[in-house]
Amino acid sequence: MNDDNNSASTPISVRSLSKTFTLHTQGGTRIPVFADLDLDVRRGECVCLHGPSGAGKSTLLRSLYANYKPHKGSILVEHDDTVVDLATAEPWEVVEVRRRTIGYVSQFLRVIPRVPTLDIVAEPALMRGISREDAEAKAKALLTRLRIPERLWSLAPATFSGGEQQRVNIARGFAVDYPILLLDEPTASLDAQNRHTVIDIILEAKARGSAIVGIFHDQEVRDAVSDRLFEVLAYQGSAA
Ligand SMILES: Nc1ncnc2c1ncn2[C@@H]1O[C@H](COP(=O)(O)OP(=O)(O)OP(=O)(O)O)[C@@H](O)[C@H]1O
Repeated sequence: MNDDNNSASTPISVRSLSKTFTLHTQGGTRIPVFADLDLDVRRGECVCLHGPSGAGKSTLLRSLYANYKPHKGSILVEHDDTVVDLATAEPWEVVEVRRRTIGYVSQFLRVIPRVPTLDIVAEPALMRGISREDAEAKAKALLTRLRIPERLWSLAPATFSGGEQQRVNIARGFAVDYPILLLDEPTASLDAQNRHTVIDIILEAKARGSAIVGIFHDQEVRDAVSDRLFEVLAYQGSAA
């Protein structure tokens, strides 16, 4: 996908990004996680975050979704016709970027009590202004593809199995064709058949031009979807 037409477009561009956690409840202890990271992800490209446990892969992914605020650097995101720096964006800008530009699939579904599965999956499309009919049609297609039986669609997923909840989460994450997708181990609890379906769904998003950053511990998934690895190395300097 990295042809000349696409190479001009870099939906996400990270510069000199540094993150240190400060534990205010534990004497202000500082935990430096990463420093001075640069990362560009192009349209149709999938970058796999790689590195040892504790290196900071999840922290980087969450920073890219503006869940964590970096203490230095920038996260430049193409949003509509503008560029937004998520490292310094106002909360309302973050909400807008998440509504239209960046999708995030976490490992675990955040279960909302009493909300039926179909509504959970259709919600991102409705929030984007898509009609209820179209949003539900897309949600049903994804749930069917991910083998969530129709009898479960009207139920809240609190009682679903781990793998069922993860598939509902994936359906929700792909219900909108986001230009940027962040995927945190989307296949961790899935059997082989569903893993292959998720690989196909990720490849289709790439073919549409989505720029994807993900953590894929499963080697089969990593090999199938990643264009390159981005090494996240544990911070080597001092905590000062
Ligand atoms: N909310 C937090 N507050 C304080 N420290 C944190 C927080 N989240 C992560 N850390 C610390 O940051 C470091 C990186 O954690 P992170 O979860 O990003 O690593 P990872 O590379 O994703 O690891 P794994 O592969 O085991 O999931 C760890 O030392 C962790 O203890």
